[in-house]
Amino acid sequence: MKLECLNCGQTWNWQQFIIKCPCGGRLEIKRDVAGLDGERLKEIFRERLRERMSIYASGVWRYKELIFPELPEDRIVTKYEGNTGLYAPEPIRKNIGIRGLHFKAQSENPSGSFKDNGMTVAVSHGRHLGYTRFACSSTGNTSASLAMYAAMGESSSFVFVPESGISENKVMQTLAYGAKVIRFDGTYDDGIVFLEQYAKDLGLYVCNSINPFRIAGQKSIIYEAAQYLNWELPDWIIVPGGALSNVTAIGKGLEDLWTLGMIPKCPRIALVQAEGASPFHKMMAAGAEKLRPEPEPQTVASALNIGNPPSWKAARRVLEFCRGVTCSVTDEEILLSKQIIDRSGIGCEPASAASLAGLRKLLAEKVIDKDETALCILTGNLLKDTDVLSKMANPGRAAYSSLTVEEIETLL
Ligand SMILES: Cc1ncc(COP(=O)(O)O)c(C=O)c1O
Ligand SMILES: N[C@@H](CCOP(=O)(O)O)C(=O)O
Repeated sequence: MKLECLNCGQTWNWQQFIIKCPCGGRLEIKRDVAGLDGERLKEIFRERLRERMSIYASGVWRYKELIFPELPEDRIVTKYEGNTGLYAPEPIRKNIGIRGLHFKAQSENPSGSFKDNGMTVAVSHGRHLGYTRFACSSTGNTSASLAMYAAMGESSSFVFVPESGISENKVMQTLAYGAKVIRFDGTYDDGIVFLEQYAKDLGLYVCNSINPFRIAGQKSIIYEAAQYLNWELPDWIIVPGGALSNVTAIGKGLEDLWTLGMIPKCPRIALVQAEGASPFHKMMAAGAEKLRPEPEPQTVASALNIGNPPSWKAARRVLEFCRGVTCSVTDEEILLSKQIIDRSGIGCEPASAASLAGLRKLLAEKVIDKDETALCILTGNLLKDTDVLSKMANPGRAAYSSLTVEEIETLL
């Protein structure tokens, strides 16, 4: 395994932490999986599904050979992340009129979002290198996940969180795990710029998705979905996008499975952004060469409030590999889809619902055919954003003094 600059191609070994190439390019993990035996790996992964307490009970480290084989087992900080539900809600499938539909609920991770799949790998790598101070810029999920793993690894965490436009529940969760939270006037993107500039001097190991070990861990989301589906994935994987780490990771994961002959057919990816924070979709739709950052991203799906997605180049490459498409959806479409997912009993935070909203749109536009099958990635838990829940809720109320059976009946 080595780290390679996406821009100039310079390489480094993995035993050091470099946040950005001196040329300004992002780093990517390069690893040739072609020498591995896909069929043998399937057997190993099947065996490990029976594990309960070892690191292989984790739905990330079960796939260690494809993620970070070099890391010694005793350096791993895990909360048995992954192992999340795969659901096929029939009422939603019928309602949107598609042949097959699954949801992969990364919202069921220990800190409540897909970030845990990547964070266990980044924090383990950082600790292996001897770091004890971990940092990130965050709209709240990355920070909560980082704070949880840093605490599990007996280390400290420092997180930069925008003053407004995010869910306070996530900040409370981050604080509860013991992180030092620094609020600032700006966006997630400003926090990234700060960390790129000062993290090294401050001795901080950065756990944002500009760290390629985060991406490596998030590949497990698609490995696990494939394993649960007996290595036959649906035609489409639908992914909400902000910083574009997840779409990059899922694309790379698909590339691994395809290269190793572990899946008979490589699915296509549909990347869905919120309309008010959709610089990547705009670039792709215009066929433009470069991404033009959105200085004031604005969406009800606060986790997607990102105007300058760090992984856009890597995301474009994986979309090319799997013939991906992009689209954007409005806040209203996101909230309607959230209501559908919540009422199915699965539940999710607004950003996750962008996946179903995107699927509905792409079906209406006939980009996706109703005879095809799809898997929507649900990225965050329903309880992550109770402000949005309060706005959507319409609770029946009765005064305690008049709590009679007759009155309750009128509320049913
Ligand atoms: C719940 C949730 N969904 C989706 C996203 C978007 O994922 P990405 O930034 O990897 O594109 C994020 C955060 O980034 C998130 O917290
Ligand atoms: N929604 C994210 C923002 C992107 O963070 P990153 O981990 O991809 O850098 C958050 O929860 O902060």
